[in-house]
Amino acid sequence: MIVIIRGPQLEHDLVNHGIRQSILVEALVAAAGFFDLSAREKLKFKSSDVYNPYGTRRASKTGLTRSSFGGFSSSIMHIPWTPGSIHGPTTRLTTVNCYPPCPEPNTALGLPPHSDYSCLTIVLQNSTDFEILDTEDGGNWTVVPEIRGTLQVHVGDHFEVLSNGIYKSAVHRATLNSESTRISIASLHSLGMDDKMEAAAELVDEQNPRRYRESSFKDFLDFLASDDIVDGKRFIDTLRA
Ligand SMILES: O=C(O)CCC(=O)C(=O)O
Ligand SMILES: [Fe+2]
Repeated sequence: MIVIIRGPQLEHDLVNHGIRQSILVEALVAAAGFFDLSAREKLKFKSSDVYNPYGTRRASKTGLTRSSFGGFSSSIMHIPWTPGSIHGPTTRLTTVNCYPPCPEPNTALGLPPHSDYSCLTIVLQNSTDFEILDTEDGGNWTVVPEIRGTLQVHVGDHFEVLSNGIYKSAVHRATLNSESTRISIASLHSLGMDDKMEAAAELVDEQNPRRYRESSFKDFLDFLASDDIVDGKRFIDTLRA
């Protein structure tokens, strides 16, 4: 897989990923099949453990309606950085999300605004309703289109830290629609669980001091266990130097 990020764009459509269309479709169908199980069956998997989560969220204050499950795996990440580079085993957190149709989509959200604590997040979705905040454009929400065969890539907090703030992590949210169930599979790619991410040394000097404290993915999970993204808190805000 090759991801080339040329400028601080909000989101990137990845087409050269090499994954067959039939596999992308099968992944979405399998995910939908899980959420179609009876509530009783799904309850067997219920877990609020941030390391192995499954749950349904219905918060009346924000009207959130999302069911999701997630799991960790490991892969190799290579980020050619100029100068310097990152290469090594990573943590990959995959969340599979289901947003049922909502009779009043304008009064509720699927997932509140947040940024991901990842280097890069790759999203596969079966419909639109995924929006990214365009801070340059007066804070407007931009809808990410669902384009057959593409994966969407956006920058996470880890990349903002690595670039010492040159790249900003994408604040995004999931909206709802009244017609159909939306399924998404988001893959958050980060360094190893205990590896500390910090700004690339080449990007730090007297004019550009280190803007963030170092932290690991595990530090983020500990934050998540005590602070809920529903409250609008961002882990990266706790890292600013
Ligand atoms: O449902 C989506 O497309 C977004 C999911 C997401 O932002 C996340 O799991 O962090
Ligand atoms: Fe996210």
